[in-house]
Amino acid sequence: MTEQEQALKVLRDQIDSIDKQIHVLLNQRAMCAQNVAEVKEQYQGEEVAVFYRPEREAQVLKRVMERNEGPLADKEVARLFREIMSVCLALEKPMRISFLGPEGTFTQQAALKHFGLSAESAPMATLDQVFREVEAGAAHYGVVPIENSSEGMATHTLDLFKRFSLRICGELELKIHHHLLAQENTDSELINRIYAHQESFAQCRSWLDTNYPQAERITVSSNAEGARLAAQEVGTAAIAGDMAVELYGLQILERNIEDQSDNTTRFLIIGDQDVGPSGDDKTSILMSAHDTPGVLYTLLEPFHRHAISLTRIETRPARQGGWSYMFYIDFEGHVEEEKVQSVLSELESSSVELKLLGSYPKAVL
Ligand SMILES: O=C(O)C(=O)C[C@]1(C(=O)O)C=C[C@@H](O)C=C1
Repeated sequence: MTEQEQALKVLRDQIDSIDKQIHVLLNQRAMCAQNVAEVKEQYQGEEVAVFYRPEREAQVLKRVMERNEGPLADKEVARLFREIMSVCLALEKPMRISFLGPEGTFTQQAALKHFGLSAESAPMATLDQVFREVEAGAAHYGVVPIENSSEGMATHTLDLFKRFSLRICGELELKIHHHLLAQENTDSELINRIYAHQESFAQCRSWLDTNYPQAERITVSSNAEGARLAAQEVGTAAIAGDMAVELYGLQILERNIEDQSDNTTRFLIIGDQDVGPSGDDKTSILMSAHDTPGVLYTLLEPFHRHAISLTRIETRPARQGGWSYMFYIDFEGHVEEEKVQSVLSELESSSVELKLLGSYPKAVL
C-alpha cells in the first residue's frame, strides 16, 4: 500500500464509522416522527390529524443554520435537514402537493424545495385546478407563484384567493435561472424560433433582443411545454430551467439568460390549515374598499399606529362594478399576537370586506 493509499484508508475508515452513527441516528429520528404521528392521531379526537407543521419545520431549519459551524455552508446543511424532515413526514403521512404543471416547471422545483423529495408532486393544467385540488382534499397542499422580483405580482393567483377559501400555510423563494435549451447538437446560430411562457420572455427580454433579435418568439402555457416542443423540432429553442434539461433530454445552448441576475420568484403554500406561530411570521389579508378620498390612509394607518411593518401591498380591481378595489397586504406578525388582532378588528370595521388569508412562517430557505 502506498503512503497515499494508507492515508486514504484511515480517512475512509473514519467516514464509515461516522456514517454508521448517522445511520443509527437517522432511524432513531424517524422512529420519533412515527411516535409524533401516533400522538397527533391520538389527541385529534374527531378532527383529521394534521401531520405537516410548517411552523415547527421553520424552527428546525433556522436552528440548524444558527448552530452551524461549517465547513458545510448554512444553506447546505439546512437542505440536508430539509430532506431528513421530508422522509420523516412521509413516514407519518405521504404528502401530495399540487402545482401548475407540466412536470419540470419552476413551481415544481419550488414544491420540491419546500417539501423535499419524499413528497409526491401532482401537476395540474391550470392554477384554478391547483386551488380546486386542495379544496377538494385530493391534494394536501398546493404551491402557487405570487410575485417575481422583476415582473411583480402574479395577479391571477391573487384573484384566486378571493374565490377560494383556502389558507396560506407557508412561503418560499426560488432563484429563477433561465437557460436557452435545444435538441442535442443544435447549432445556436440556426435557431429561428423560441418557445417560452410570457413571464420568462419578459424576464429575458434584453438578452433575447441582443442575441436573437430575428428569432420568432412563441408564447406557450408553460416553459416545460416549450421545452417539450423544442425537443421535437429542429431549429427551435425553449427558455426553461434546470429541471427541463434532463426531463426533455435537451442541451443548454446558453446558461442564465435572465436580465437580472438576482431574478427571484416568491411562492405560497396553500392548504386548509391554520398554522401556529413560529416566532418569525407573516400574515396576509385581502381587503376590499370603495374608492373614497383617503381610503388607503384609513386602511394603512392602524398598521403604523401598532408598529407593524408591511412587506407587500398590491391593489386590484374588485370587479364588483364601479371603482371598488381589492388590496392584498402582507405584514409582519402572527394572527395570535395581540397587536395583529387589534389591527384586524379595526380594519374589519372600516373596510367593506376583510379576508384573512393566513399567518405563516417567513421563508427560511
Ligand atoms: O414535530 C412534528 O410535528 C413532526 O411531525 C416531526 C417533523 C420532523 O421531522 O421534524 C416532521 C414533520 C412536520 O412537518 C414537522 C416536523
